[in-house]
Amino acid sequence: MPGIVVDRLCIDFPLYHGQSRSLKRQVGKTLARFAPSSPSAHLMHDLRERTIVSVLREISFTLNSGERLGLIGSNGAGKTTLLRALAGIYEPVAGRVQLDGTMRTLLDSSLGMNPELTGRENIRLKGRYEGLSRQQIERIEQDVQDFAELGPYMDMPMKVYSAGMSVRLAFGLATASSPQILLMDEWFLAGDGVFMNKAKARLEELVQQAEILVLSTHQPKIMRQWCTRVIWLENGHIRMDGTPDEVLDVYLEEAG
Ligand SMILES: Nc1ncnc2c1ncn2[C@@H]1O[C@H](COP(=O)(O)OP(=O)(O)OP(=O)(O)O)[C@@H](O)[C@H]1O
Repeated sequence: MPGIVVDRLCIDFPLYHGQSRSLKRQVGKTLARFAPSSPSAHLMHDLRERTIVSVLREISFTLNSGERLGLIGSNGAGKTTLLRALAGIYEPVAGRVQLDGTMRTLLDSSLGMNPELTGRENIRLKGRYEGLSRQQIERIEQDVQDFAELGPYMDMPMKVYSAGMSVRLAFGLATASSPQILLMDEWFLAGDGVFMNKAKARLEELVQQAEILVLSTHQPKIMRQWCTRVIWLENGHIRMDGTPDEVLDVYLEEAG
């Protein structure tokens, strides 16, 4: 059974900056005028006197099959960092993350594509990397080709694609097969127009098929529609964890 366990997870980033100590002093001075929970609380020194941004602190939760979690919080609260930690992109400085099940991420538009290769070659490479059979790769190739509607560009290097073309291909590929665990950032809900309507329909299908969803978005409507649970992050802590209605009602009231 797929599942996610996050246990006292902490994520820090060292600030590699020649002036990082004076940077901290400067930022601290500026932000001290704002609320005590302002982001200045994130900045601290480690044992070697380097400035550290402490982004996630002691985050714990468990997700079981069937749970669809929405992450909400103001800019800089730590939502993307948490998604990246779940995806294994960031290593915890303390605590642990355990994921059981096949996982796919829809976190940024590039999705690890090689610009020197054609769209088709990128699809094949990714398929082989994921250990798929030839038939599976051929099926995905056809599916992406139909979805992205790139015509002859499918066989041209991606470096000659327009930004929109790259998005079509990357999105089509990322949503071509359904994982047990789907990690998704708001970026994939942005945009409008004909392509986005088509993309949303495809995304909805994928979300319905995934056994566990973790979605970061600033759109409460989407959250109430897609999620069974919401975690509100505030300055790297869990402020509230409950049903979408419970959390969003308080969150939206506070946001004014
Ligand atoms: N690589 C990094 N190095 C230093 N600080 C970082 C790094 N990545 C993120 N941060 C900091 O971590 C904090 C949380 O960032 P994160 O992107 O997770 O927030 P978020 O909740 O997703 O925000 P938003 O809603 O604006 O996307 C921010 O203060 C950000 O500046």
